[in-house]
Amino acid sequence: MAMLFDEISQQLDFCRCDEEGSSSDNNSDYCTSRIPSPRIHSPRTRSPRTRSPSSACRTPRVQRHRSRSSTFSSPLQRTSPIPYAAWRGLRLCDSPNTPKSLLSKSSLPSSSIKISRHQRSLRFASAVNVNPFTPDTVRRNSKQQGNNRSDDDDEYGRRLKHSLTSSEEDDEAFLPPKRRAVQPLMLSRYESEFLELGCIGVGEYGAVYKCVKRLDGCLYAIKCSRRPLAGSANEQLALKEVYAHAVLGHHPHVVRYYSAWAEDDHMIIQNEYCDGGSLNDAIVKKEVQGELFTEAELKDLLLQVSMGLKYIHSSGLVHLDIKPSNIFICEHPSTSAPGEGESEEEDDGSTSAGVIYKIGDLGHVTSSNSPQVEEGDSRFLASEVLQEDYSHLPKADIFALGLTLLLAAGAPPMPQNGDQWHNLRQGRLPKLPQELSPSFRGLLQLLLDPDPTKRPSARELCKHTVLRGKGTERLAAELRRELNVEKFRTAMLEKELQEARQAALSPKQNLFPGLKPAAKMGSLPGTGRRLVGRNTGRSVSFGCSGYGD
Ligand SMILES: Nc1ncnc2c1ncn2[C@@H]1O[C@H](COP(=O)(O)OP(=O)(O)OP(=O)(O)O)[C@@H](O)[C@H]1O
Ligand SMILES: [Mg+2]
Repeated sequence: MAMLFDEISQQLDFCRCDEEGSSSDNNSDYCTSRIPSPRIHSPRTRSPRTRSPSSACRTPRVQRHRSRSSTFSSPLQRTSPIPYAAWRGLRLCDSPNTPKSLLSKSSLPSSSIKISRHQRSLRFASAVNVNPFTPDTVRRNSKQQGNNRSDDDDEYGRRLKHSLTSSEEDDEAFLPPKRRAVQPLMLSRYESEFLELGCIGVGEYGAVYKCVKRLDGCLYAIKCSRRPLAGSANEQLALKEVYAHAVLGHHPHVVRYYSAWAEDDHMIIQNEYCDGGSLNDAIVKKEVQGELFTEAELKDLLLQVSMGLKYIHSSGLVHLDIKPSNIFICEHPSTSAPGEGESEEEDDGSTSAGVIYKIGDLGHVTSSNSPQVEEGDSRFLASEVLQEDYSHLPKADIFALGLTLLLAAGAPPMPQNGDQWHNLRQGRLPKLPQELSPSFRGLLQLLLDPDPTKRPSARELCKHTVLRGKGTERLAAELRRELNVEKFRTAMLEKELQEARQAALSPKQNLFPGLKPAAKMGSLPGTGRRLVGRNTGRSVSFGCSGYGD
């Protein structure tokens, strides 16, 4: 186990953040030299109160992670624990202790280390399984057959291979060339259950790692908080996120939560991995490529996020930190852990491009009825929230969504304060580099209405005619289906009618001499009417005496 630990530690460069993380719009200086952050300063550290000194223009009160110099490390980097009751309470699964025998062995010089059977079995326990059912594996296998592996696949495979230890020959590979005296070894849940593949993002809260779960072989995004200070906003945010996820359950447009635990005083949250990164990443990418989201794509984005918001709002909660870096994209929903990408739900965003948008980062979620508001990013903050008017909190999410849409449509970066900040909150939209249809532009304008009551609700947005082009098609399809059912029913009734005619003809034929069968049926209002077009009693009415009119 010790060797595996060393091996993993060697493989993983925790100081390295890969490309995906580099475009996070809110990167802290956690990886100062490691992450080419486009924005160094946290928007939360700035106040929009530069234009007017009036009480209506207040500074956002909660500024997450002011102490940006505070260090944050991968959970694999051991640090001395600071015990807090709140965190202990969340310890869902304690880190298993390393067996004494293993510890004592591990303190031997490297040259004398022999892997015992016991150690080997532990190593086996912490190997990574390859889930044969994930489409990703299927894809990988077929690529392998076609000898057409990408660099990504190679990297992924290399890491998996290194962690899949079963034969004695492989043991040598796990011995570093020169082993220092083995450090005290404590197997954490993070270490034992996951193999870290890389850092995919750094935010105010902490860092997010792409990991594969050893047991199920699926990918997850593991969010690790910075070291919290007791009673700090950090701690509250971490707790809030877990509470919110737990209450919300599953929805196709909300990042799925799997588990959370506290480890070495870091809160660790295991979430669904979204392979398309954040919307902010997508916006930056488009910008670099000189492209823009088309109006159809923007509508799709608005509709999908509205569906997620509708779900959150209908659960009596509000998000309060809607922004591009908190909206995640699943390009191939089924390549990661079983997500919620293909729900049959009425609201499911079956999208043209197959991209699914999901609301994530629930650190600011609060109840809409008894809110405990911790303002989110000031760039996306509705002015009524700044004025501590919490009577229409869901509409603050709608406002933030409106600004998010503007950014996706190519608007310049959102101001943190100053005239432009106030202009936006007075309904003056910035100039966009693309022409939008008047109806869609009108809808965006409505999302940003200074009066929260005039902004549409998420529920209304989900049904909005400007967004529901496809919804209309769906309605037509539904109507067609119903029509077919009715046609089938009619056919069945006609058949029954035929049978009824024949039955009526045979025993009582003589009762109506000279009349054609059809005329006979028509002249029998009791039987005829009940048989045609009346479902109730249809099967028992015919021939039952005393059941007629
Ligand atoms: N489930 C996920 N799948 C893929 N990438 C993710 C996921 N969660 C987070 N990330 C990446 O990590 C970054 C930071 O994540 P997150 O928003 O959860 O943390 P944060 O610390 O609250 O950030 P911020 O303060 O900027 O909102 C995201 O911008 C994104 O690039
Ligand atoms: Mg975030």
